[in-house]
Amino acid sequence: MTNPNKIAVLGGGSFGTAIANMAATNGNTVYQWMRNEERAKQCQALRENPFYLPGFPLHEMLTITHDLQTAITDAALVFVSIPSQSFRSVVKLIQPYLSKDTGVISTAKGIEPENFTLMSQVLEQELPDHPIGVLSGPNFAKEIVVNQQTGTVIASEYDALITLTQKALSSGTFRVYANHDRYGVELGGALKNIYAIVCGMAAALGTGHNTQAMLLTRSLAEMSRLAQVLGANPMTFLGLAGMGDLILTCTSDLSRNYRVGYAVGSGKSLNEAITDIGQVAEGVNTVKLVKEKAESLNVYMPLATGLYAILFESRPVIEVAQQLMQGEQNYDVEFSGKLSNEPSTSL
Ligand SMILES: NC(=O)C1=CN([C@@H]2O[C@H](COP(=O)(O)OP(=O)(O)OC[C@H]3O[C@@H](n4cnc5c(N)ncnc54)[C@H](OP(=O)(O)O)[C@@H]3O)[C@@H](O)[C@H]2O)C=CC1
Ligand SMILES: O=C(CO)COP(=O)(O)O
Repeated sequence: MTNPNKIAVLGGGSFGTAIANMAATNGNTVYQWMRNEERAKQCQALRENPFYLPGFPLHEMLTITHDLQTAITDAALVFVSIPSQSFRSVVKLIQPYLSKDTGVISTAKGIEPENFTLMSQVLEQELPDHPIGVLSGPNFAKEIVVNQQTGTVIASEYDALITLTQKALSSGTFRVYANHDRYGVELGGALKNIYAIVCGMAAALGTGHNTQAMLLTRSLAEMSRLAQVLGANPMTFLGLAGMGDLILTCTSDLSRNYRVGYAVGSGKSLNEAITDIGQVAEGVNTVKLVKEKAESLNVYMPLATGLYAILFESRPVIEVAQQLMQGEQNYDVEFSGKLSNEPSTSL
């Protein structure tokens, strides 16, 4: 049996800390697990995470620990806030400690290279007997912890898990919407990182509002086109986890992906940009996988393909931008007339 008020959060980064603190503020008994014992002890003693969210006090109902068993035993919900590169390895560790009906939720916005696997699919593979879900939306950790009004989405096939998550996290400043299209919600969160890099790059080049609006709109078209071919509901992309998160990360330098794009657009190498940011920017790996996927499925994704050429084939940004603008004329709104995955060279 699980304790309905016990929640575990895996990951000592900015989003894990924000989620853990929110759940604790809501009166739950929360354990946040960090891999680094010394850091866990420091955060627990300081009541602060100085490594990722300095200056922000943590709630007394939150315990930070390096002991995975203590964190997970009897928890009703486990949030996995580990970047996608390490996600599976951590999920493999928790299996022995989970109770039969513990729900497990991914907050990671990335894709595993083998078989284009999303993180909730990793949960499905590693924890086939557990209810699983995805939390995704326009959610900067730094704004959550200072109680900016925020909306998110819990996506799952399991209504009980949706209700439990809403109860655990909802507050006067955090609204949790439900969605049953888990794949679409998760794909939106992963794909928008590509376009945040593109928009950061465009900003570094001094583009105006016209360009930004065009980029955002065409990004949404491109994301929805791939989603539809992969079997997600393209309408999901009109929600918080699609359009909402796209707007957020494509317009703000709080986004690490946007900052990577800005740095590359300003003349830094990709490696320099990643090192300077010092935290995970999932879009750099995602664009490789999406470019391959788009080619193999013959889905037209000029922005993702153009970004790949800049980041990994040393194509000059200006040259790629000009090529995108000079292609054949294309249709505006998709899903309502001429459609989608016909090859073209324009935006
Ligand atoms: N930050 C945000 O605003 C949001 C982030 N997300 C998503 O959440 C996920 C996590 O992001 P975020 O918290 O921001 O990332 P951060 O870079 O802030 O932190 C990542 C955390 O994961 C830990 N970690 C990495 N590898 C391992 C491992 N093998 N075992 C155990 N712990 C590990 C790191 O530990 P260590 O400190 O020891 O290196 C670090 O504490 C990402 O997929 C991101 O896209 C989603 C919504 C918002
Ligand atoms: O996904 C995010 C906010 O919703 C965070 O974006 P970055 O990973 O680009 O910082």
